[in-house]
Amino acid sequence: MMKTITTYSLIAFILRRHGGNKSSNIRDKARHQNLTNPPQINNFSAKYVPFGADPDTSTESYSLDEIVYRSQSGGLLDVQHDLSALKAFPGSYWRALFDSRVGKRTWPYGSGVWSKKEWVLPDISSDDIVSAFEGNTNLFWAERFGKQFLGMNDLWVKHCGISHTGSFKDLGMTVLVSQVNRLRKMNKPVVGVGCASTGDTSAALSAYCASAGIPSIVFLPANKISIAQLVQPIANGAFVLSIDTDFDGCMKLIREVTSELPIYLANSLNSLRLEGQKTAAIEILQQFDWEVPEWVIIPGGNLGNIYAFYKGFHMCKELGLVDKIPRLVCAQAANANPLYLYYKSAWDEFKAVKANSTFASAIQIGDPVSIDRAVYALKKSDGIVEEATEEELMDAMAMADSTGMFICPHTGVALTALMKLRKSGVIGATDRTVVVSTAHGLKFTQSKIDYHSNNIKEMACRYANPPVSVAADFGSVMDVLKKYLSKTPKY
Ligand SMILES: Cc1ncc(COP(=O)(O)O)c(C=O)c1O
Ligand SMILES: N[C@@H](CCOP(=O)(O)O)C(=O)O
Repeated sequence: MMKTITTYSLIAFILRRHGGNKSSNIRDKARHQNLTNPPQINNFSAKYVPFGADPDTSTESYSLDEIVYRSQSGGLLDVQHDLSALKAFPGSYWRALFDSRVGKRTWPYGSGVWSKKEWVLPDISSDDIVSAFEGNTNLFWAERFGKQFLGMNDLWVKHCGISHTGSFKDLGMTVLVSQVNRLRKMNKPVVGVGCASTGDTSAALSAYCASAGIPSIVFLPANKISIAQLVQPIANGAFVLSIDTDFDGCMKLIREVTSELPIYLANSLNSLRLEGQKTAAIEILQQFDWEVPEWVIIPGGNLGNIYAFYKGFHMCKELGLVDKIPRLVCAQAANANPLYLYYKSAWDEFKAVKANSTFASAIQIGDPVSIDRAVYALKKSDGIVEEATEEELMDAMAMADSTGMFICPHTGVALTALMKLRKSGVIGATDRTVVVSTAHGLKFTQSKIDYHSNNIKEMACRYANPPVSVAADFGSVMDVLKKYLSKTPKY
């Protein structure tokens, strides 16, 4: 103990001599703070275990510093936290700690993800963290949409897409790239980080890697993602392969490649990602002052996120921050609906499908890697799976936009699920409901242009609002305006 204190004092002294106490940036400040005033030593830890393994009988586990994505039997892995160490502190302690970090610029806690560091990667040094202060996204009261289209008064949209790279993937990627940063400092064989992507994972991976100076490699299905999403990894300096296949084909290839080359796999098959994504669920509870909503609706593709949300809610219950969890709804595009079909078969037999083209292009996935995680999350949360046709999801997106949002088609899928469940009475008028918006609408402007130009085959585009062309003279402009105003409701 004496020796430790002496070492800390010596380092603090050296830092002071070299101007360390005049910390020039927030990372230095955090380092200085830790040296002069070391954080309370605790036993928090986490490791990989086989997903769904019985903790009483299974002994298989791996350090998070190992490069491993699958269990011995080829199944999924899960990050397991030492809950007994976390339980040494009551729920009120965790609530107060997390609340105290919101809205600050303290490294790394200014991030919505790292403000929950003890529950995410407890062992990582703050120095190794690669963060854009992601998270802490807006929980938007959808007052007008709820009232006008659903007769609801307690509807909320969690805007996870209003984020550094425009989607919820930032939440997971800060964790994965931080761990890669640590592994590289430990001289582990990681030459670069790679993913298959429908656009958002690659955007997040390339941005976080670029910020840490780590090479990123992305496999994209040729001509199946939006231009905005394609340009993101290109601009961030990733090595981009445009491959003549679909997402499932790219996923198969990246799995093969990462088992041959020292390229670290960044898709959500890697359970580290979900540790970051789960913080969005914790954040929702925090934003409601630790009151639990009745329903949370999430669009699903590769199906990591539905499990991440379940895990975040479950940890809050397990550790005494709340006393129940919400019911989860996973929403899929009807053109890429393997989970929906499985659910409708009463979980009889899972069959991968060939995913057809959908405006919700980021969830055009037929063989989701996290199918087992999703089923677990849905069973444990008394969950439901719904689907949306192309016309339903595009109408829902246009309806939401007409009330002041600017959502992506995937959020349109989730809103369609909500409309169906409201109509059937499963979700009540006063049920507090959160729809998770997963990406920024600006990534998907082409689909909005097509819709508002009435330019989609076999779609009525009922809420299209095309611009009116008018001659550049006062009379013509007045005529058009008078016609418009005569149809506008008067208050
Ligand atoms: C915008 C968007 N929404 C939803 C999803 C679905 O998330 P998950 O693959 O975790 O089910 C994805 C990616 O798959 C996405 O990019
Ligand atoms: N929508 C995703 C598809 C891959 O999902 P992941 O969570 O497994 O990386 C994307 O944007 O690429």
